[in-house]
Amino acid sequence: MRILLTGGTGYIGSHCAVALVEAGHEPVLVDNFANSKPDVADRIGQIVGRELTSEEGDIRDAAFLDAVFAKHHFDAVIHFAALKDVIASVDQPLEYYDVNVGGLTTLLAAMDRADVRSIVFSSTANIYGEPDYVPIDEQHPVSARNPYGQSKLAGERMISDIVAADPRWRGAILRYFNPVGAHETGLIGEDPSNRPSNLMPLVVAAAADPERQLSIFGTDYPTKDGTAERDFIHVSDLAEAHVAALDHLPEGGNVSVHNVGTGKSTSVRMLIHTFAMVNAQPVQCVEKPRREGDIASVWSSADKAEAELGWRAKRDLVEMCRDAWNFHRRGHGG
Ligand SMILES: NC(=O)c1ccc[n+]([C@@H]2O[C@H](COP(=O)([O-])OP(=O)(O)OC[C@H]3O[C@@H](n4cnc5c(N)ncnc54)[C@H](O)[C@@H]3O)[C@@H](O)[C@H]2O)c1
Ligand SMILES: O=c1ccn([C@@H]2O[C@H](COP(=O)(O)OP(=O)(O)O[C@H]3O[C@H](CO)[C@H](O)[C@H](O)[C@H]3O)[C@@H](O)[C@H]2O)c(=O)[nH]1
Repeated sequence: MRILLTGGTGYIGSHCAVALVEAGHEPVLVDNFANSKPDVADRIGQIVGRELTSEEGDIRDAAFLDAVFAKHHFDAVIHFAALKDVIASVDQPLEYYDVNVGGLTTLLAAMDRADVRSIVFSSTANIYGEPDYVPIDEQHPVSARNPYGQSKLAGERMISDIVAADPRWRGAILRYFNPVGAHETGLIGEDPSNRPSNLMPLVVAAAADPERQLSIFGTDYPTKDGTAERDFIHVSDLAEAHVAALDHLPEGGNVSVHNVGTGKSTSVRMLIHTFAMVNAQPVQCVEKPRREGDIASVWSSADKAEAELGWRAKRDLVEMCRDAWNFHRRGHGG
């Protein structure tokens, strides 16, 4: 299939491009480089052994999208392009709604004009809020607590409404847990400067600079070691879930919803310890109070994705930590 990847040079989009080529699909990358660099397309090309098509432009630009759809004959769209910083979304809600909701509306309208009505949508476990129970399954109530989460929930609902109104549409919604790591070649990954508040990039930064201390936010959580627990998932596993979702798009007029996590929880301390052991790199830490708004413990039920998409995460915490550090050492990871 020929697939349009919006946000295709971003962190998850770039890994998805690799997974799609490996599965025999033909991705075309669209990005405005708001949070990525054009040379990512070349690095994806190095991994897969051939050049990829990349188009520079904004998903809010209808004329640009019409031109892209006219030039390539797509079978489906995987929509990654969005703004994703929760804290920034509280300060700049208009910008977040403009890109994440307005951009999606413009994209869906362009798809309709081009007769391309299959979409895979990047959603987030953020919309589950404070869990009522763990592991979180797809039936868990949703309650977005910030403009970023609201924008993703709005995206899910917009797609569901459009698909319900017209049986020519098909949608697959993927709710990601905590993506970390990088491609095993170290050629693509996530620039830590793009994710200033997330744990793994800060572990890498602390390992790279002995003068720097990593803050552990909260050591008094009701968890095994007192630190918070998350479902960290290797970005290459997450990428492969998109290939599975494409292969299992629901019948026309339907939307599928799947969590994309490992089904396992890992504590903050466990991640830091594993990183230090695997990479033989000390990480200086300092214990701090809980970070405001943080959840103690959250992880996914991975059963529905396995049963319906035939997908399950294959890579473990050791690989996540090894690949995150390897990306840094190769000189691409800050
Ligand atoms: N990384 C995470 O922790 C995480 C978790 C859950 C969901 N998500 C979602 O997954 C998707 C991909 O996330 P990511 O981590 O790869 O982020 P990213 O910022 O690395 O990638 C997004 C890409 O979209 C591009 N982009 C932004 N606005 C655009 C616009 N108006 N037009 C065209 N391109 C635009 C950016 O330049 C970037 O390359 C996002 O929708 C995000 O909300 C990410
Ligand atoms: O320097 C740090 C950074 C993080 N943490 C802890 O590590 C855990 C994971 O933090 P992340 O920021 O990596 O991930 P979160 O699950 O807290 O955040 C995720 O969920 C958020 C909403 O809750 C946003 O959606 C965010 O973008 C997404 O990565 C949290 O307990 C956090 O307090 C530290 O101890 N020290």
